[in-house]
Amino acid sequence: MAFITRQNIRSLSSSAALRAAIKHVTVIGGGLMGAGIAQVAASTGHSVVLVDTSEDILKKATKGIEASLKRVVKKKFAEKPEDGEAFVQKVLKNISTSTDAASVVQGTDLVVEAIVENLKVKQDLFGALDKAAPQHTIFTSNTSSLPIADIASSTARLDRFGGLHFFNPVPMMKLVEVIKAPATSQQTFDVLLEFSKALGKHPVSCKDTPGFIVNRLLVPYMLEAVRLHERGHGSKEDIDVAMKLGAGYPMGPFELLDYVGLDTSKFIIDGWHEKDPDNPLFAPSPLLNKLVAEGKLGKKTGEGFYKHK
Ligand SMILES: CCCCCCC[C@H](O)CC(=O)SCCNC(=O)CCNC(=O)[C@H](O)C(C)(C)COP(=O)([O-])OP(=O)([O-])OC[C@H]1O[C@@H](n2cnc3c(N)ncnc32)[C@H](O)[C@@H]1OP(=O)([O-])[O-]
Ligand SMILES: NC(=O)c1ccc[n+]([C@@H]2O[C@H](COP(=O)([O-])OP(=O)(O)OC[C@H]3O[C@@H](n4cnc5c(N)ncnc54)[C@H](O)[C@@H]3O)[C@@H](O)[C@H]2O)c1
Repeated sequence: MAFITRQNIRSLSSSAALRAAIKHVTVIGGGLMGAGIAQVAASTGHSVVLVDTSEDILKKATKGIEASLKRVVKKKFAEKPEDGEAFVQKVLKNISTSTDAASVVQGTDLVVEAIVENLKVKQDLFGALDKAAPQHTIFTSNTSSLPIADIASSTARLDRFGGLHFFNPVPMMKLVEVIKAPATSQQTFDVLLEFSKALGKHPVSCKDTPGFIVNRLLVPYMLEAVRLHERGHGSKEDIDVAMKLGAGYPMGPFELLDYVGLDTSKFIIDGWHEKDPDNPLFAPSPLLNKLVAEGKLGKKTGEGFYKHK
């Protein structure tokens, strides 16, 4: 049992206060990532509004969340399936949906943005939200590759703007990269660390540098795999098996590219190539570009490097 001292009473109450700061969460973008973030926030007792551009997308997102919750409870409540079903219903009740971001942020403590990986689109969104959200609301982006400071520059709340980079699939992946941009206040950063813990995740602190930690290492590796295949030095199947059995990765690089989405992968590579055109690590891949041009975006469209049922 922990020995209670004045000091740890103080730190307990301050971490409780930081946690209490976030009750209502608005997740913008109901795609792969936004749906997962909404699910996890709702599962940990937060009241969540999920926003996207159409009711159809939101219906699909809600169906996906329900299916994912059922997979979670199948394991978690294996002994008592009826408790599992009650949990699913309780979590779904914590989530509402909207196509009007500006009106729903009026009652929110935290915005987590997970829309398309495009700086201008993200800036336009946050510029509009900045006028509608209360002063205390913290804004965050789940961007994979864009500087948080650039996204935040369309707002007047630089101290209340940080990064929360989740990993796909959000319900399974334990890591959250919490990004402190130069103007992010220590209090905002502390609230975001505590929020990540409240979600049951393991946060790591990151500077606002390209790709933070994981993607700065992962993107060059995945691109090297594609180049190795483009040179004819290995089939995608063999490369995937090699990295799973030889390096212990749960998915090979081509499986993971299909899982992440080839459109998102291309946005990341093109953005970094534009900023650093002489860096061979970020050189575009003709094969990836061809697949994206053909609309083969990976698992989400049924075909990418592989065909998916
Ligand atoms: C070139 C540029 C590219 C850069 C990309 C950067 C992108 C980004 O910024 C960063 C990332 O996210 S990087 C990406 C980072 N991500 C990675 O690196 C991911 C690497 N992959 C993995 O860690 C594992 O393969 C998985 C955990 C995905 C699946 O586990 P598995 O053992 O291989 O196989 P399984 O049999 O399928 O599933 C087993 C069980 O897991 C559970 N479950 C799974 N999905 C679920 C969901 N959505 N909901 C709920 N539950 C889910 C479920 O219980 C299921 O059992 P069921 O009986 O079937 O229901
Ligand atoms: N796919 C991944 O593995 C992954 C992992 C970590 C981070 N990310 C980042 O998360 C973000 C979202 O990626 P994703 O894979 O979920 O993309 P996605 O294409 O699956 O979903 C994006 C969603 O945003 C919606 N959207 C676009 N513009 C909008 C707007 N102005 N307002 C409201 N909704 C809007 C789209 O309709 C779509 O449903 C990107 O910044 C991406 O880089 C992706």
